[in-house]
Amino acid sequence: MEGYLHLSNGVKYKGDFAIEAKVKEVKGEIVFFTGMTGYQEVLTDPSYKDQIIVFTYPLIGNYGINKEDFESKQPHVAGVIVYESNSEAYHYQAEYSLQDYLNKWDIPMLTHVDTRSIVKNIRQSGSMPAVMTAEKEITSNTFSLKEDGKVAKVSDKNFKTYGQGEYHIVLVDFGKKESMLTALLERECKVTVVPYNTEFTSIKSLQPDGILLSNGPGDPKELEGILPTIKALITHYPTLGICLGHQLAALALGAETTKLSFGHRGANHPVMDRKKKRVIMSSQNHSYVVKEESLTATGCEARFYNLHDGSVEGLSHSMYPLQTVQFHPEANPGPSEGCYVFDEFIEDVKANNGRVFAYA
Ligand SMILES: NC(=O)CC[C@H](N)C(=O)O
Repeated sequence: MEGYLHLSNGVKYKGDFAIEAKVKEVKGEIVFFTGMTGYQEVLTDPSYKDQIIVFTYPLIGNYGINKEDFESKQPHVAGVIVYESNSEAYHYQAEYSLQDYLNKWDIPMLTHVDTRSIVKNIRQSGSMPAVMTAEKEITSNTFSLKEDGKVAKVSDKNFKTYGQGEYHIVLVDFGKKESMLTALLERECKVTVVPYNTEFTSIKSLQPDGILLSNGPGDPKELEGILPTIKALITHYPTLGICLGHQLAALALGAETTKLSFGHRGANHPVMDRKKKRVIMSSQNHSYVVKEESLTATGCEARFYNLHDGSVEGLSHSMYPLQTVQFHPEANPGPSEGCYVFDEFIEDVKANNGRVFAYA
């Protein structure tokens, strides 16, 4: 059945709804992902909550959906746009085809759209509200989006402990990817996942050896209310912040964030590590960035930066055992060249030896 993608800048594309039974109207911010594979991880990464995702690789779905690669229990995107989708899955691990999986979760997919043209449009106008619908014409008020409150929707509601390792890490869940938990469990950690708005005193009573501030959807500035807790965590425990966690750590220490025009979403973003003097390829998914010029007086230094646009990709601190990255060291999808960030965090945890420091 015919379907349309309407962008809020007035441009419209005609395509076909892939799943006849699931023709429904959805709206969301439109963003694009450039990796050739990894659609399962992208669909289930909570940071994509309510976004419409354009996959730029022209054939998506050929290896289906398996049991191994989920980043959370369900897909979070509002809608999917591809050039061509494979209606069958060709892989020994495949449990569902992509179409059946999206069908199960009531997520529409539009196919046979010129994805190259959409991406050029997003690159010119920036990521913007979009509507996927069977309607050829829509009114402009259809584009109004409610973008706040996404973290509360995807964060775990209860405390839960995993593993029995030597180092106890509290993972503050803003919409974590499963791979972050796995990366810690593989490094001799016991991990307690706590809801995003857990108070400092409750975290302290868990007697953590270190803190992981997770990734998550939306604008970091929306979480202003929890910045004092983040600051308290950073000034008492070795801390690693990833993506949204990195942005929140920066805001808590007085830095500023801003929104990129069309963000970074893909599996081959080159990042320079100034400390190691080497370039790594990284997995990315973000729209917001920390402004480098706002770091003065925070004690933070931009250790990592993006070689495409020079934006800040991670911070270190002159005094606190704090490390943050904007990219995804846990990979999934994409290269794991940056996984040494986890090793460095564990080194900090070991060196601190369970001490609760309290910097003024
Ligand atoms: N993956 C993430 O944690 C994304 C962080 C934030 N929501 C952004 O878009 O920049």
